Amino acid sequence: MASAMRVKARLTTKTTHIAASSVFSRKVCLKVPRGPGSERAFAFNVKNHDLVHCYLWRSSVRPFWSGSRHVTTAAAAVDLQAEGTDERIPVTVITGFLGSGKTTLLNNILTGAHGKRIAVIENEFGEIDIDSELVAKQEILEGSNDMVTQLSNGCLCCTVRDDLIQALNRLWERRADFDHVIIETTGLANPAPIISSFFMDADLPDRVRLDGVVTVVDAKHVELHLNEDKGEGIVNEAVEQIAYADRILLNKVDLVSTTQLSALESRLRTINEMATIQRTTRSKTPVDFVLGVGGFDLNSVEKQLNSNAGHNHDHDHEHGHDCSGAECKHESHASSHSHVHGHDCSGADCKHESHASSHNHEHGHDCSGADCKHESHASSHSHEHGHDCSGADCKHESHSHAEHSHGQAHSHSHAPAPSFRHDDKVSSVSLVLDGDMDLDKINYSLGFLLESRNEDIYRMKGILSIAGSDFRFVYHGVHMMFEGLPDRKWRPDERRVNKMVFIGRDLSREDFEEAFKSCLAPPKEVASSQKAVVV
Ligand SMILES: Nc1nc2c(ncn2[C@@H]2O[C@H](COP(=O)(O)OP(=O)(O)OP(=O)(O)O)[C@@H](O)[C@H]2O)c(=O)[nH]1
Repeated sequence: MASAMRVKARLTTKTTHIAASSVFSRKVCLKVPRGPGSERAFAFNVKNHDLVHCYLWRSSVRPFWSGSRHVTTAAAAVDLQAEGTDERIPVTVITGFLGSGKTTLLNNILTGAHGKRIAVIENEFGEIDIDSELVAKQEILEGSNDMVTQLSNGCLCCTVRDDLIQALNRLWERRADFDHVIIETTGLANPAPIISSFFMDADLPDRVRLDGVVTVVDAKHVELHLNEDKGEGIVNEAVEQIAYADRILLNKVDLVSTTQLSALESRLRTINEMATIQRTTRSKTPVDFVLGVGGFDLNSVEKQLNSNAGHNHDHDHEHGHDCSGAECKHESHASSHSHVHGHDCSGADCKHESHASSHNHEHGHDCSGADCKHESHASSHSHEHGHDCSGADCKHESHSHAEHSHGQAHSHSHAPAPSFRHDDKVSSVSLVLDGDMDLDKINYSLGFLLESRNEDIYRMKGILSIAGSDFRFVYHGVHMMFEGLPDRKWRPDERRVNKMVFIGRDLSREDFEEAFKSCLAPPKEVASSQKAVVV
């Protein structure tokens, strides 16, 4: 039984792709006793040095069904992508709550001058096909190859996954007629089963590739939806839609204040720090922001870690633009600039350069407690706070700044403070760990995570430095689907560092940090001949 429990995650020189679903031939059931001692349930399963990993997830493990299988086709496709010969059809999923602006976005894309031929799969809840009536391209490109396929069998997330697979397979037969597929989901859809569909079908992974999940957020009303309590252990769809996103359009910005936007961005960032956020009105965005995202490509992992999560390690600020390349000329990079902070720097050790400069910025960090040591509060500048200080008991030290008179040009007002509850069950955890991972330990820990927390881990991405390997190991995962491969050699002057981001439910940063720190191989002994001699 012990060996059967192990997920076949191997950090070898070959691509490994793991998936779990009802199609598995092998199922195992692990019953985990609740209460004190539950951590021991796994003790039979591990060797001594692995016990720490069992211990770490004890707080939220529960009985589950699971299994694993190898999928080699998708692995091969990764290499094709790398060579630029991937002929699979890219598919974008547009999601977002009711009325957030999904159809508006779709129409913008369909009427935009980008030259792409687009097929659309509409999923409308109920029998009346409302949205396909609204899709402008149907009339605009009469006689063209653009297509709309209607899924009318109810909610995509629960009952028509087979319909989606069939629709995609049907579209594949006509692949010469278009370049890209867009799926517009119902406003009530949880994107997870839609995403899973891409990996579970026997043929689909060879034919289509999920390019990205684009979530449209109604800046005016999203707070209501995010705060909706669906009952014990149930995450509401609005949160799920944000958690799975590669791109977030923070739409309807014309209806809210800048202060509210900053606070909202901060909250979105807490849920999903991998997604790139862009503020929009009427869902207007460059088509490149939403199509060709590569959100599920191993080749894009580094870019995404660097553009968002990588930033978060030190300062996690929200540019709303993709600036992973050195050539980014976004004005915010200038020393005196205005930008939006979403970083959590409540500790005194935050070294974000912005704190040293004198400039206007918007804070989105959570420093409502009296113990916030964000050094920016000591500087002389005007800024907008997004922290929740609507209560009379707010002890934010900025309120006592001598130079911080409320007559200044900042919106540090108590009046319209959004009543966000920063207790979202779904959050992001990012780790940056220097050094090399011990292959067996990291293999075991990731495997254990996939096995024991697969329901809770919505998405994860990372780059690992494996002891004894000259190659970086790049991976990403969605629930039990895990895909990884060695991508390129570490450069001689490159800092060997492990970057990992997890988005999911009930994630404890401390647990993750402890778990993956414990996977680090001991630093190499410096040979005595190489030791510096001090004279
Ligand atoms: N004020 C304002 N209204 C907007 C904006 N974007 C969209 N709308 C309006 O919001 C309404 C809903 O937009 P849709 O694009 O239909 O939203 P949806 O997400 O497709 O809606 P459902 O299909 O019902 O889930 C429409 O009346 C739009 O014109 C915006 O940025 N600002």
